[in-house]
This record gives sequence, C-alpha cells and structure tokens, in this order.
Amino acid sequence: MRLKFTKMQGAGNDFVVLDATRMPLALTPEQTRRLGDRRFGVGADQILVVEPGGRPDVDFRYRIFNNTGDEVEHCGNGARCFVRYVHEHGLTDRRSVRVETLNRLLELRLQDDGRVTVDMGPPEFEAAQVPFDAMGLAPRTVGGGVLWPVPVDGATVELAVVSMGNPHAVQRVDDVDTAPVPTQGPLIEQHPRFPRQVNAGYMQVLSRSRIRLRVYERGAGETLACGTGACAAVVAGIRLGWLDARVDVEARGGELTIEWAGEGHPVLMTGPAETVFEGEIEL
Ligand SMILES: N[C@@H](CCC[C@H](N)C(=O)O)C(=O)O
Repeated sequence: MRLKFTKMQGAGNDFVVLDATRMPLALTPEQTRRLGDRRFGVGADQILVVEPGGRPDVDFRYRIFNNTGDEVEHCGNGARCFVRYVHEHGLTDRRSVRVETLNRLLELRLQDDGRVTVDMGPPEFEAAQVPFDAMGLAPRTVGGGVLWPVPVDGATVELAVVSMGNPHAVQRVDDVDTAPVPTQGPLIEQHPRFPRQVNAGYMQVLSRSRIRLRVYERGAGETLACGTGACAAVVAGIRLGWLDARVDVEARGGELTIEWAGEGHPVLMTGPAETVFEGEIEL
C-alpha cells in the first residue's frame, strides 16, 4: 500500500498525519510502528489519523497512536497540528472545529497569529479515573491537592496524579536539566500502580506563572513537549497552591500557555503547530 502523509510538529512533539476522511484506513500495529520509526520509516512520536465525524455535532474524529502502535485517548500537541492540517488540506474553512477523540470532545480554534487554542476539557483527579491504584498509600495534602508517596527504585517519589483523558503522574523537581527523566521515567511509566501505564512529568517551578517541564511519555519515551503533560502539570501545580491560573510552560521544543480557572472548568492550551513536509511511503 502506498500512503500519502504529512509530517507535522507542535513545540517539537512530532507527528505523521494521515487523511482517512475520503477512504477508511485500517493500519496494523506493525504499519503504525513503521511510520513512527525514525530509521526504517518516517519517524514520529505519534501517528494521527483524521476521520469524518461520527455524529452531527462534531466536524471530525481524530485517532492517536503512540509510535509503539498502541491507540491512546488524547494528545494535546497533536490536536493543534490536527486543526492546522484540516485547514491546509481544505477539509474545512472553519477556524473553530469540534473534534471527537476516543473519550473526549474537543473544541479547537485557529488564532490569527497562527497559534492554536484547544479546549482540552476538565482534568480528573480521582485515582480510579486516572487510573491509579492508591490502595494502602497515605497521600500528603498540599493546598487543595494531594501528593501520593510512590516507591520507585528504592526511593519514594511524591506524585500528583491527573487524567487529562490520558493518565499523568507529575513530580516537582529543583532542576529539570538534572531530573532523572531517562532512567526513572520508564519505571514510572510502567509502574504497577498505573494499570494502563502513565506519562511521567517533571516540573520545575520558576515562578507562579512559569514552569519548565520534561515528560517521559507513555509509549513514546521522552518527547520535546507533551501538551496533555503541560496541562496536567499546570492543573496539579494550581491545585497544590504553587501556580496561578495562567502559566507559560517551557518545554525543550517550545513554549505552551495553559489556563485553568479551577474545579469544573476546562483546561485551555495555546501553542504552535507547523507542517514540516509532505511525502509518500510504501507500507
Ligand atoms: N504527545 C502527547 C501525548 C500523546 C499520548 C501519550 N503518550 C499517552 O500515551 O497518553 C501530547 O501532546 O499530549
């Protein structure tokens, strides 16, 4: 099968985007892995598939696969690339689109400056919703949030657990540059307390409105930015009393702005999205 694709990136988190609006596309996990492979394929953190909306109140359906081949619920940087893609490919001329993912409805808006704002929906903090097995652990209450003491590799790491539709475990560190992201990240990602695995975030608080963040992503390893990870870190920091309602997040590949008005409100994420190149691959 010969497949046309678009390579995109949002703050350095990179994607292969495929159009399945005209013809259904059923990729095997092996084909998905090949597209994501940086040596034997195109190379990407995630593969995004654009499909027609399955109901009258949504414009499109958008499916997300980690480069390991597994389908996942949500991808913030991908959502921004998605809206730019549907515009650039003439699939819509609306600047605001409604999109259905595996478990959420998202509203995306292309701004005049070319950045994209995504209504990411509300965060969830209930352990069972993340999902996180909190059995037998005594959480520490800080501000209006909690930190869970989780044993990792002989040490205890205090984690804020958050679902943005996908699972996140965020810890505060003094300096992201020296944080043990490549060594401890995979241990948290695969920790038995997270039955569906987890994205492991490392947040350095620079001020009440600015953080630095690295994320070891579930099913992709450390990426240059993680949109849902940025949302999870900021809402955790707001609940724990460390951050204000609007925060700029410095990731290694770019900057995102996250806003959250508190419990019951959706998280808004604004950031860049760009096409890198178009191509075709024989799968
Ligand atoms: N890069 C993404 C998140 C992609 C999915 C994640 N790895 C997961 O498995 O949940 C983002 O920008 O949010």
